[in-house]
Amino acid sequence: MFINRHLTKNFGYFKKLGLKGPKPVIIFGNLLDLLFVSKPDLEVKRMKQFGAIYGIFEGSRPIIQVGDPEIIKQILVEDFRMFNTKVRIANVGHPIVDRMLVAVRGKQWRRMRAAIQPAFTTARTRRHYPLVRQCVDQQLVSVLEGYAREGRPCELKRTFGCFSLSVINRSAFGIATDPYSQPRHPFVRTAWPLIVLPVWKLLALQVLSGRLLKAFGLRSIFNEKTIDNICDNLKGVLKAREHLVANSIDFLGVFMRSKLGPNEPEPNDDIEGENCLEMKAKTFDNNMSDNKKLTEEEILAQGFFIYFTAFDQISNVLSFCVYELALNPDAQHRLYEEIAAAVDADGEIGYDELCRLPLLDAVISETQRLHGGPVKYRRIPGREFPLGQTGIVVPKGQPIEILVYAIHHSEEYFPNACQFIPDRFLPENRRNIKPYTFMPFSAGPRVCVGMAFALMELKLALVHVLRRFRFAVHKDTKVPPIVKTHPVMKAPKTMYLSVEARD
Ligand code: HEM
Repeated sequence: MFINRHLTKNFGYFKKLGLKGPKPVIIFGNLLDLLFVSKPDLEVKRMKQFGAIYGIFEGSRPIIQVGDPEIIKQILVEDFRMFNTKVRIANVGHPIVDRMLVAVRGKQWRRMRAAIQPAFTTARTRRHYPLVRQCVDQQLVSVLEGYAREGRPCELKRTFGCFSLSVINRSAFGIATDPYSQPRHPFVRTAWPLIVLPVWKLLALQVLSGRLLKAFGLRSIFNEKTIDNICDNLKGVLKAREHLVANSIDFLGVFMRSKLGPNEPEPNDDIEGENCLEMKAKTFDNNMSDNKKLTEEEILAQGFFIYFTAFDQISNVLSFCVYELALNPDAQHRLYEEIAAAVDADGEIGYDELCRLPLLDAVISETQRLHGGPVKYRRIPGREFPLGQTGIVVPKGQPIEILVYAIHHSEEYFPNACQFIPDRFLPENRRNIKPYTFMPFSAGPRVCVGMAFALMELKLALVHVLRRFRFAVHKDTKVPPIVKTHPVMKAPKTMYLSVEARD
């Protein structure tokens, strides 16, 4: 009786605030719903049912859910200094996961972001362009040629996963890998187990106390053993390169230089550039912190996060994008025509021209709207926070989640929201999209630091793949696609398509 009262004591919390929400159950709160519906679908369903602001329970912990664009602007931009992010899903900490840029807050975040940002300037992204181009040919086009020649269906997540892994190993750590033929390479075999998260583990992380989790060796949504293996690999690279960091263009080289001292300004490091990728890279004042040094553990944490996110998110977007194009042959044909008209006689395209392909940009945006990465962004106010004009004052420390996936699927902002309609993102229509209803890379000062790099990689891969191959639905293609159980992201499980060479 006493235990029951203790475990349900918070359940009247949202009623007092005047907020609706799904009925919680003892111990699990609203987590059990995830056993029956995928996280993305659950978010869409709940926002339809309870409106743009409501409350849920993770175990007995209340979390406010926000899908109102004005309030989102307030949280992500206007009052961003008042908010901490915290991606920690578990009731326990992890020395590496808690030091990732995406997880830190306050002064620590400012210092670390200032140290990391120089790796992602436009000038650097341009220098990575030829490396990514090479990976497209060696890791993607050649593999797809094999599928087309043999008439076998292509599994997209694996194909694009091998490609995105080869790119990030090269661009982040200066390591050339061939994930298809070297599955046992230390920088290849560690990627796949990292993203496997069984439902029991997800529930345990959120329901068990920190003490119990430590006792069972559970500390993160990532596979703990694999985090150790990746960090051991990275330590090896750091050691081998101790005296060789001066000229390397890879991300690790920049992070290592920041360990030695403040980052020197780089020639042509125009954060505020003119073209579209550059505009998207424009975030905030790079010189906001004088002390830009990173500790070795912080370098490892950034290396780990970038390895994971660039491998997983890029391959997810590419898989969903090609999947949607196979389901929508008209859009695929129009995009092919746009690409064919833009490439030169050798089939090549420069960085600036790549940015000027409106349909390509629109297809990526629409894919991200329909299937985009993180389902919600979590923020925690460092002091009391008035929630827009609602009259609700959120107490200090009360987590708030921004319902990005649910907004992307709202009929109010995106008519026929479940359909793939790239034209809504064409330049002439884009102005109809209400600010803060489309945020696949988040928004405000904590916008994804790798956004320009990610867009360059996505576009370059799509141009050369779609120029050479036609994708179509196969008998093994599942519609709608089967997605993984994941607490943070929407990710495809397996996705088969047939692929045919164009010439
Ligand atoms: C399609 C690919 C990608 C998507 C959709 C994406 C999306 C995001 C989102 C939504 C956030 C903010 C999360 C939050 O505030 O809770 C974020 C942060 C971040 N992303 Fe990305 N990302 C992508 C690729 C990349 C790549 C390729 C890199 C690096 C190579 C990268 C590095 C980062 C970092 C370091 C942060 C933390 C920023 C901060 O907190 O200041 N991302 N990303």
